Amino acid sequence: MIELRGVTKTFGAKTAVQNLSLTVEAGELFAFLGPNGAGKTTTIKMVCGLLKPTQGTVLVGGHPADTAEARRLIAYVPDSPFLYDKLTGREFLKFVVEMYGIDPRRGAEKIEELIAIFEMSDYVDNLCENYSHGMKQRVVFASALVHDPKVLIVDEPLVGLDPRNARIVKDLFLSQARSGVAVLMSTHLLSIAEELADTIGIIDQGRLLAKGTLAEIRRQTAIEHGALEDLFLRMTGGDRPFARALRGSTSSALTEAEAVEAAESVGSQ
Ligand SMILES: Nc1ncnc2c1ncn2[C@@H]1O[C@H](COP(=O)(O)OP(=O)(O)OP(=O)(O)O)[C@@H](O)[C@H]1O
Repeated sequence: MIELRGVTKTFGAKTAVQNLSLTVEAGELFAFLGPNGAGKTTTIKMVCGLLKPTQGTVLVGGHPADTAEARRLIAYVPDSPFLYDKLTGREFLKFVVEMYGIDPRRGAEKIEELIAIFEMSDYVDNLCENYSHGMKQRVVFASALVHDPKVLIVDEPLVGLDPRNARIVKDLFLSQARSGVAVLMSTHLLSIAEELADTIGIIDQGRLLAKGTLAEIRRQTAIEHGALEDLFLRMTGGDRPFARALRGSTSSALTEAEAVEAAESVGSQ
């Protein structure tokens, strides 16, 4: 459903994303994990058609990401989403329904469905300017789903959410994936990636260091034990011997020889 082929994005002399290839299938929940400045948001913006790759191809549902056909399939929730302060949550949802040209009756049913799913009935008729961060996020997620997207793209979805709101959002990702939506999320929260993702991609300095299920990443990196956090920190933290070993390679994922080299470098820390 989402396909990146050899994608590079530069800003002047800065390479934000380098030769990135990956796919996210329908029904798959893919978590992009990386430290600050790794290239996650840049990648997500290319998938949403908001940035053009310097090199390579990004396809959504087989369409180039910057086309109307691709956009119709996508729901995008950015890390700092926008709501109109002077509209109520319900008015905002109606506005989005109209923007997508959804039949008003179908739209009204959908809004009621989403108000129930996101438990918004207590506050959805108050002005958005009075909402807490968690309340705003629920309206934003609801607005992203009014057109029944096939691809859900979310940048840092759980930042600042309390446990109840985080649970609602996590359940949403799982139910969307189960119903066949391709979900791509970026996160710093390793526990979230570990809990939710079918596939994890670890990115640092614009390069994909490892990709797969947690078990596959362990195999690729020849590290059998420990939580994802340990793997992640070893790959991207400190003096970065692991990342350095990998960056010596031209491939975007690990070969067996690289895995052994990287594991030795971790062992020597
Ligand atoms: N418009 C831009 N102009 C110049 N450099 C940029 C631009 N956008 C991103 N960058 C740089 O590209 C790199 C990757 O940034 P990006 O925002 O994609 O990282 P990220 O993984 O999302 O980080 P964070 O977790 O901090 O949000 C960073 O070094 C950033 O400074």
